[in-house]
Amino acid sequence: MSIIISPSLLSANFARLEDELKAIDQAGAPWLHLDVMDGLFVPNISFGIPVIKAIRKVSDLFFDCHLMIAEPSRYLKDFADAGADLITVHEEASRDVRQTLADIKALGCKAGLSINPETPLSAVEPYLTEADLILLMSVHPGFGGQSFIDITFKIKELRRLMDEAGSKAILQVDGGITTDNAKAVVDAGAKCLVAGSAIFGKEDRKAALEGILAATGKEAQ
Ligand SMILES: O=C(CO)[C@@H](O)[C@H](O)COP(=O)(O)O
Ligand SMILES: [Fe+2]
Repeated sequence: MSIIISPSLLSANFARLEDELKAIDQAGAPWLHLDVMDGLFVPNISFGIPVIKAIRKVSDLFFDCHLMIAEPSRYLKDFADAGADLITVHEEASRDVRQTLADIKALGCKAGLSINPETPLSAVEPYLTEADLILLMSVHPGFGGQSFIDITFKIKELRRLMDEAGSKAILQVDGGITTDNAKAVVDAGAKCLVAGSAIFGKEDRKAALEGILAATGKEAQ
């Protein structure tokens, strides 16, 4: 199975976003993870629609938008218009998950569903065949650079549930990914790894990305 690394822009140098995007592109990453925070669902505010719209003009990367915002259904069209390719919403933040996933797809985007480390898998189980991606958080959402919470068992269990349901969704894991834990996370069943500080926190972004991929022992998609 090939692996997707999705570098999280949250840990990039915001004063040099275009250069950062080029570095990620040259490093061979196909995706860019965009963490949107509203200061309500999570205790932090990051960036939003105008920034995504601006960087869309200078990047062809697949925009993997992770919305950590309360009731994301209010802004789906804005994110789609700004250039999102994938919109992932939190189960904990959405009143009507099924409708929200359907609305994202109707806008022409891939639809993702995420849960926090303490949220049980039963929260995503009803949507395994409707979502294009299931995101398991391995840190409490809100900040980059936190330590990985060992959710290996949860990843394995989700993989089993997805296979059982015939789900073709991408299993993504986000938070605290490093060369030390990337293999365990992939071996447990993850297909896509988000990495922020482990890539943008290093001088050589390409070497950092390749190091994470090499640690998994898998090919890049
Ligand atoms: O969604 C989040 C945090 O809420 C993540 O996407 C982080 O931005 C990943 O950063 P690292 O943990 O890899 O530094
Ligand atoms: Fe994220």
